[in-house]
Amino acid sequence: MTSKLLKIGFIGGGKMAQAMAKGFISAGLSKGEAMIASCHPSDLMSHKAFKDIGAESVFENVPVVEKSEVVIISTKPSVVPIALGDIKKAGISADKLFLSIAMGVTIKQLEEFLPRQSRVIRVMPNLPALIRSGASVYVCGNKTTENDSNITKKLLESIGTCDQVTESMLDAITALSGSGPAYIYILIEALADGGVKMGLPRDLAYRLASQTVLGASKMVKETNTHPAVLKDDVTSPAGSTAAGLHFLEQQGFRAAVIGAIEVATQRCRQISQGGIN
Ligand SMILES: NC(=O)C1=CN([C@@H]2O[C@H](COP(=O)(O)OP(=O)(O)OC[C@H]3O[C@@H](n4cnc5c(N)ncnc54)[C@H](O)[C@@H]3O)[C@@H](O)[C@H]2O)C=CC1
Ligand SMILES: O=C(O)[C@@H]1CCC=N1
Repeated sequence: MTSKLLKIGFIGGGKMAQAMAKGFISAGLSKGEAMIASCHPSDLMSHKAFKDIGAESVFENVPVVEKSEVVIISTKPSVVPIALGDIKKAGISADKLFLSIAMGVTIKQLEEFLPRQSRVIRVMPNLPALIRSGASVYVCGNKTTENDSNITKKLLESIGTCDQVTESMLDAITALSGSGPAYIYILIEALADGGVKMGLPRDLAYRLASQTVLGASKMVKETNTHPAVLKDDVTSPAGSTAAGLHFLEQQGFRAAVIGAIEVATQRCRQISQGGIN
């Protein structure tokens, strides 16, 4: 990548597009003025969000492709064929790098929706990209170059971790790290609700719950110790943690989390295999 600002376009300027755009800006990799996003005309919130960061915000998809070097496809899966249909119909030069973050939409499907010369990479980011703490993966399509892969890696590494994977892993990854923040937000909410039930003030309960998740997560990453060993370190003989863990096991906590990943993966597969709706 050259030192000049990369022109980044977003087809679909919703929650995840905004998180990535703000992450790229805070990483110093781009600026609002080098970005353009399209939204549905009814989506004035997203329209305003891109304007607020100094980007161009439009209600058509063709200018996004025309004005960008890298185009991020960030609509709902069911909207992808419609939005990319706009580009194909316009007959414009789409000799660009397209990064699709759409859940379940395969490289083969994307290549069919786009003009023939387009190069496609599938990416699965997650929402903490906003604060450059995301977990992203990417899969290169057949038409992409080494430079395309390098640009993608540089973009994704600027907003968190980045791994290159195979497309067969993407549905499970979407279920784990793509959706994962939502499960953790529920966990934080539930931890805090438990604290409040036992008499803690709400703000303290949220502060303790979120810091506990952050600290526990950092220990797994930074000590390189198996989570089961760390769990044992917390669990004193005849103590409170053992009592809490027993209750969680009785309620099927692990099974519920494992099952969530399984059904979320299946939902992605419905999109990949059974058509997009
Ligand atoms: N929200 C998340 O944490 C993550 C989302 N994703 C993927 O990102 C994509 C978008 O998800 P969200 O941002 O959550 O949804 P969202 O609903 O916030 O954003 C969708 C955007 O598409 C726009 N849109 C609708 N019709 C359009 C059209 N015809 N042309 C152009 N834009 C159009 C809407 O105005 C909206 O800005 C999905 O495919 C999802 O699978 C991937 C990883 C994480
Ligand atoms: O819920 C969804 O469909 C998207 C994919 C991963 C996170 N959000």
